[in-house]
Amino acid sequence: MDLVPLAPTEALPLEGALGRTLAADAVAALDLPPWDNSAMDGYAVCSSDTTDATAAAPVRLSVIAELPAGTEADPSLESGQAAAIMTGAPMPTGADAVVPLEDTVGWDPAAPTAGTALPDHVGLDRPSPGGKHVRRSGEDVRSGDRVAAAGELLAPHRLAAVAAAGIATVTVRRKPRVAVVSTGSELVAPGEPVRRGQIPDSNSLLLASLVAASGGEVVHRGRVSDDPAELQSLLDSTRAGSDAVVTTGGASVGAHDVARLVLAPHAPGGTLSGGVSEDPADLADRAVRFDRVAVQPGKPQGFGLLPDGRPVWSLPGNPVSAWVSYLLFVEPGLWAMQGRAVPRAAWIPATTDDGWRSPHRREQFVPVRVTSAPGEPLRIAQATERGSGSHLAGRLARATGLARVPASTDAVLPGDTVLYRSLEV
Ligand SMILES: Nc1nc2c(c(=O)[nH]1)N[C@H]1C(S)=C(S)[C@@H](COP(=O)(O)OP(=O)(O)OC[C@H]3O[C@@H](n4cnc5c(N)ncnc54)[C@H](O)[C@@H]3O)O[C@H]1N2
Ligand code: MOO
Repeated sequence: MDLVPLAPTEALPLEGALGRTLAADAVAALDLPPWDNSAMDGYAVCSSDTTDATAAAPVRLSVIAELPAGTEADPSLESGQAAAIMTGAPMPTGADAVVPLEDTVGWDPAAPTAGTALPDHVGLDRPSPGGKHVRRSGEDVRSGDRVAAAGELLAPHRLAAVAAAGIATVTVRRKPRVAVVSTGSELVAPGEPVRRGQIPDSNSLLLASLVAASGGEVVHRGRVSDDPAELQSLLDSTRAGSDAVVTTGGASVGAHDVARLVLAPHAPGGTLSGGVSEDPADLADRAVRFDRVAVQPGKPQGFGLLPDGRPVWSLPGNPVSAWVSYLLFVEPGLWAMQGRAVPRAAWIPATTDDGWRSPHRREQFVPVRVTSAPGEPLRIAQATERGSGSHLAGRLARATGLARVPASTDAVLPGDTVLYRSLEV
C-alpha cells in the first residue's frame, strides 16, 4: 500500500460528494441544535409553575402563543403562562420544560388536532422538571467541532451529518482514474457468437463494476489479445488519462502470459529478460513483480509501479480468481489512493450447511450464498457446490458473498463457523 500514490484533492458541493473520501476534516459551521428547542408537540412551560400539580389539584396555565417549527417568535413567558409548541420550534424565553400534549388534562387522542383553535388555558396534573423534553443548543455538535474526519468515507449518513452542521462544500480526494484491461486472445464481447476456443469477456465488466463500487472512475474498459504489442500500446495510450491500471489474465507462467511478459519485462521470461535495464528503478522494489500468493483462488498475482509511476494490479484470468483478487488486493489499494482510513469490509461469523476441502497453507475464499431466512442466525452454503472452482463464471451468479477459511484449516465440515462477507451491494 505504501507504493500507491494519493489522489489529488478537490472541493465539491455536498450534492456531488457521495462516496468520496474526505481529504480534510469537515468542521461544523453551526451549533447543533442552533438553539434550545422542543423535543415534543405540547406546551412550553416554566417548570417552577408545575411543582405542585396533582391529579386532584391540576395547575391551570394561560396559553399566550403558538410556536410552530420554523418560527422566529420569542414570546417571553411569565409565571402562570404557557406556549403551545411543536417539535423543533425554539423554546421561548423564560420556559425551561415542555409538557407533551398527551400529558395535559383532558387530552383526547380521538379529537382532531389540525385546524383547531388555540385553547385559552391548559391544565397540568403532574410536575414537569426543568429541562424535560428540551433539546439543548450545541448538545449534539458545537460550532468548530470536527463532524467528520479526513480519511472518512462520505456515506449517506455521514454526508447528512455534514449537511446538518451547516457545511456546503467539502474537500475530498479525486476519484482514482482506472484503466481496466482483460487480456486473452480467446476473448470476445459478451453476446458475440463464440467459435471453438473463444469465450465472452466477463472480467472487464466485473472489474469495472468493482472499481466504480470502490470509489474509482473507470476511464477505459477493454480487452487486448495475447500480442504484447497490444497491451503495451494500451498502457501507452492510457498513460495521460489514468492513475492506475488493472489487468486480468496472462498472470501465470504460460508462454503467452502477456501481462507478465509486458509488465515485468526484466523478469525471467519477460520480453526484455537478458537485456540490460535502462532504468535502475525497474530492478528496485517499485517494479512490477509477479508472485504466487498463499490464497485460493488467486495464486498468481502481479503488482507494482509502471515506469510512468502508475500502480498496476495484474490479476489472474479465472473469473472467480479475478473477483477474489480484486477484493483482496485492488480494493484496499484504491481506498489507499483515496486516503480512506477505515476499511469498510466486514467479515461476520456464519454457520455453513455443507462442507468442502480447503488447501493446506493457503487462505481460501469460497463463493457462498445465504441459506437462512431473514431474522434467523446466519447460515451459508457453497454457491458453486464444487469448492472454489475458479473457472465457474456462471455459477458465480448464485453467490451472495464470500466465505473465508484460514490457511490452517484443511476441511470445512457442515455446522462449522466460517467468516462471511456479503457482496450484494
Ligand atoms: N503451469 C501452471 N499453470 C497454471 C497455474 C500454475 O501455477 N502453473 N496456475 C493456474 C491458476 S491457479 C490460475 S488462477 C490461472 C491464472 O492464469 P492467467 O492469469 O495466466 O490467466 P489466463 O491463462 O489468461 O486465463 C485463465 C482462465 O481464465 C479465463 N479468462 C481469462 N480472461 C478472462 C475474461 N476476461 N473473462 C472470462 N474468462 C477469462 C481464460 O479463458 C482461462 O480459462 O492459471 C492456471 N494455470
Ligand atoms: O489461483 Mo487460481 O486463482 O487458484 O484458480
